[in-house]
Amino acid sequence: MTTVPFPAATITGYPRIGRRRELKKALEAYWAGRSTREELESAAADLQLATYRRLVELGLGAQDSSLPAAFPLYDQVLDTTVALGAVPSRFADLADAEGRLDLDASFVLARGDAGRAPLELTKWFDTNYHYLVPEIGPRTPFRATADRLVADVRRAAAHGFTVRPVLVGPASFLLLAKADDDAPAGFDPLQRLPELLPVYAELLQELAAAGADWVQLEEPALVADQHVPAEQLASAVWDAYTALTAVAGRPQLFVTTSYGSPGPLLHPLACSGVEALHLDLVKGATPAPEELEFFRGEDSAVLVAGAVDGHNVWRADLAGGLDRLAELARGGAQVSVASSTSLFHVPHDVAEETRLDPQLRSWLAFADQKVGEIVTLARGLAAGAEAVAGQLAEAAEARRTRQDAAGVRDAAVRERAGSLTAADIERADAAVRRAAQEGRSFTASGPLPPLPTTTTGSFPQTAEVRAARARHRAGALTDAEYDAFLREEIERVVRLQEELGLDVLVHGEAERNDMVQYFAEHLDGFATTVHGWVQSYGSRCTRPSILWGDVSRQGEGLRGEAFTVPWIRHAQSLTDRPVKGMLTGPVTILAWSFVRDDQPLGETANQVALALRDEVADLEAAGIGIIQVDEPALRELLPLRRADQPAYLGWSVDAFRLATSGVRDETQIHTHLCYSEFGEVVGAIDGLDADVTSIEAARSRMEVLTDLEAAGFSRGIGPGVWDIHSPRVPSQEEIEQLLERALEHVPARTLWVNPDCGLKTRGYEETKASLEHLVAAARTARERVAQPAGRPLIVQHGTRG
Ligand code: MET
Ligand SMILES: [Zn+2]
Repeated sequence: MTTVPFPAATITGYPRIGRRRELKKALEAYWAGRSTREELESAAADLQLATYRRLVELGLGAQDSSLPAAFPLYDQVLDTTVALGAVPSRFADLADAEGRLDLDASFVLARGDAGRAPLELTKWFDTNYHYLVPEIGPRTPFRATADRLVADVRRAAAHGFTVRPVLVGPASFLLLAKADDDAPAGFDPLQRLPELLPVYAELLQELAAAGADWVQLEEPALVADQHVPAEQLASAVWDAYTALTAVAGRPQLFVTTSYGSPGPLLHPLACSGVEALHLDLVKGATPAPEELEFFRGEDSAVLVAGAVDGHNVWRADLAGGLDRLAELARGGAQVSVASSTSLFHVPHDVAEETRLDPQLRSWLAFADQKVGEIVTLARGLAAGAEAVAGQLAEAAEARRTRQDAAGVRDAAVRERAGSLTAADIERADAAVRRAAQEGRSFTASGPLPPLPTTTTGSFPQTAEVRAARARHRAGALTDAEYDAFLREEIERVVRLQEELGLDVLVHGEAERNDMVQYFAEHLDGFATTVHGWVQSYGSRCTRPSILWGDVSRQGEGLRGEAFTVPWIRHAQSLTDRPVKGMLTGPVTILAWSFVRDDQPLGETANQVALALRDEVADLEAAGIGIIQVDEPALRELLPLRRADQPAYLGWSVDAFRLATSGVRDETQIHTHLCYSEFGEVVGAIDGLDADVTSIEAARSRMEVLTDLEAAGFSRGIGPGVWDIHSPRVPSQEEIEQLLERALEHVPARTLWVNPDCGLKTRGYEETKASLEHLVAAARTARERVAQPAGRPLIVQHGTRG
């Protein structure tokens, strides 16, 4: 084994999509058949080399293994699946004679093909990135497939860079996997750990032979509570890493643990013989003095301190960070400096954001600035604070101006948020509300029929809608022209819904580019970027807004001005049927933005909730009787450790209630959560106290209703009956069956009929056909439940049954 020291400064990963989303464009051109595989490969290789050059320019070493070679074309977990040859049984035909998947085959795993659904996408820890879930069974083959990793190392070397290949580590790989379809009940992928280790060993040897001095194994799953007890995990980790460190001819091993603390697993990780161990000092704890013991002494692992936040956009407190690092070094550890997580959660470069307020810009650090901070900290650690005095002072000055800047703290907003009482998050008893709502004529068209039909909000965002928005942004459409365009679009969508016979209509959300960014653009305290794209999954990117100051609606006074009301009022003016008001909830706004780091999230959530409460009140005053507040990200921010979850669920549920509790009993509050694994959050969903909740359920064929029933959920529920994630049109019969299943668990008086999620990404053709079937199926189901033998129904029949 070579013994090249671990670099003093490094990052655990960097944005891979490209400063101008070059990778996205190259991938999508290839998938659309507009470019060849060679063109895709060469675009990807160019990006790798451009990244290395940039990182060296920013101060990382070209030849000291500080450059991570982490360039998945689609997803890092997929790349590890491919490198391990862990081909799921349903994709077995794609493997070549040696059992390997080539690039095209890996895209089939990622995107599916005519006869096969892709691997499941699931969120990556508490972030908005989604990875492809490996499918492992008792017989899933494992076979080292190092060619792409080796090619990356060689290509870099040919240009003068000694890079550090990156793989998901063996424990995390199996913990992130799910049981293959063929696996017997009770099978746990973790059982395959012993068989996986020789494959890792082979990959490591091939990488060492190709010239890699260090290899990075990512073990983020070890910072989350798992389905197996910690002691069992500790011995699995110990066995795995003592086995890998015993491999002859291997590179040195660097294990990372981003997104939290490894807790009891720190000991087996640090003492297994790996040469360097990364700790997330932002989300996780600084090691206690007795834990520092593991890093003392000649042969101990280097402590790679993840001191710079890879998951948020604020400039670091460099002086404070340097003190903490020096303390660790004084404790006897050999310390290197790194990011807390891969930098792919943040955009490339603040310098690109020339339209951002310069003061706000001076407070921010995107990936390139963060590399600079890491390099500064490493120099300070090696040469003393004086050596970097200029940078420390500059960082301190930015933090000081941020603290005192206008808008960061708004006395009136704070006073309002500070004087909230329990009454502000309470509505009347759900049964009282239901009685008030059932007796109500929501509009001139009379009360709602049983099993009312509705959608979750957005209608197809056609090329025309997107073009009009782009032209308005570019100044080619005046405000008045754009406004007129949107009003016509709303009218079209309303007429369509009337023709289809839907009961509760929506305005269609054509004015919203994105369900969070639109709100950020209308609230004080937020800024939006031009190039701030981050990968969400595959080639898909989002551009999170930056929540930097105290939040209230824009406009005069503390309450500011309503911004969704004009659109929804316009829609309501066109029809006798009720139009549902549509808002994005406080937790989702936080989850999909970069949030301020200078106060607890719960406080920020309450400010956003108060602004939404104002909007809800204005909708109600405008005669809107049904208001939906979407919280699709409620589960996303759930802490990785069970012990931390109750506190999170407490403030997040309260924020939703704060936004929605200011209305009269007869105003019906809906919420929408677009997923179906409720497990840990089922109690919270009840706690939201919404009158009606729509959820995803079509793919799982209403399975989720069993959980809700078991939890005693008795409010209105709209389990999705149309899986909107593909262009497939569900038949009327199929929807009838789903509704029949739903009625086995849910009384007719609380059941709603709706799709799984918004229709934004769908085309009109499939939307019309699917909604026709949905309405027809609801009518059939309605007739069935109206039979005298059926359940008692208080609700009168609508006129359009
Ligand atoms: C990701 S949840 C989407 C909810 C939103 N109201 C829509 O229908 O588009
Ligand atoms: Zn949704």
